[in-house]
Amino acid sequence: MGPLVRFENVGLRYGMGPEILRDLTFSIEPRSFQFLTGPSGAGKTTLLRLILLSLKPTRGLVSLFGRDISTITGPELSAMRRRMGIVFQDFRLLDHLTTFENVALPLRVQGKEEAQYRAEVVELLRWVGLGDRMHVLPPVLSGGEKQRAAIARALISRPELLLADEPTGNVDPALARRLLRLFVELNRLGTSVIIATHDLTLMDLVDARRFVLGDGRLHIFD
Ligand SMILES: Nc1ncnc2c1ncn2[C@@H]1O[C@H](COP(=O)(O)OP(=O)(O)OP(=O)(O)O)[C@@H](O)[C@H]1O
Repeated sequence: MGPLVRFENVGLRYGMGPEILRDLTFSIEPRSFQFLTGPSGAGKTTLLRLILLSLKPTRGLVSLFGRDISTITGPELSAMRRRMGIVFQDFRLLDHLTTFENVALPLRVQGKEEAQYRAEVVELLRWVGLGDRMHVLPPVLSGGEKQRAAIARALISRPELLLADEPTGNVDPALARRLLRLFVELNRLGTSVIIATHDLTLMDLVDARRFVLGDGRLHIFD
């Protein structure tokens, strides 16, 4: 199997603005683990948006799951997104669904019945410390609780590729380490993981590749 993600000489600018990312060339292999770091404004979120196909590159080639993304259609794009788990910086929980329903959503979308997944969702919610918050709506959750719900939702379907934008930005260091263990365990089960973070102590806990963005360029440290 080839790489899950392949960038060749990719550049990105917003509108008529300066080039935010320049000449990015890299691959994300199946079952790999990498951190993405760099100063605020360096383009970490922009790079994640290119991978999840919410932005098109201004130049260069992006392939996802072996397909050149400039040739794919709308339905194919939706199918590709279902192969990814995404933890957004602003969580993007659905406010009219309970925490349990938010986390179960990717499984429902796959056509599974609640009886099949209920125990699994409850177990993951307990693991992230939301066992007693399952039946409330996101607007009453704290920032850290929302973040944990967003992480649980991204992990529950064991996607092939997991993208997480500052997934531990709203929790204390002990909880951050616990959440990192979840990502490591998911990776052990076969998911490729990309975690954007500023947190050096967190990165030091895992022996993983580091992608460092600066001045529009990407430097990779194996
Ligand atoms: N929609 C947009 N339109 C115009 N410029 C944008 C847009 N989104 C981001 N930018 C600019 O692109 C640059 C990179 O932003 P990005 O959010 O990717 O950085 P980041 O590394 O994720 O930052 P942070 O660590 O602060 O989240 C910044 O200069 C930002 O102002």
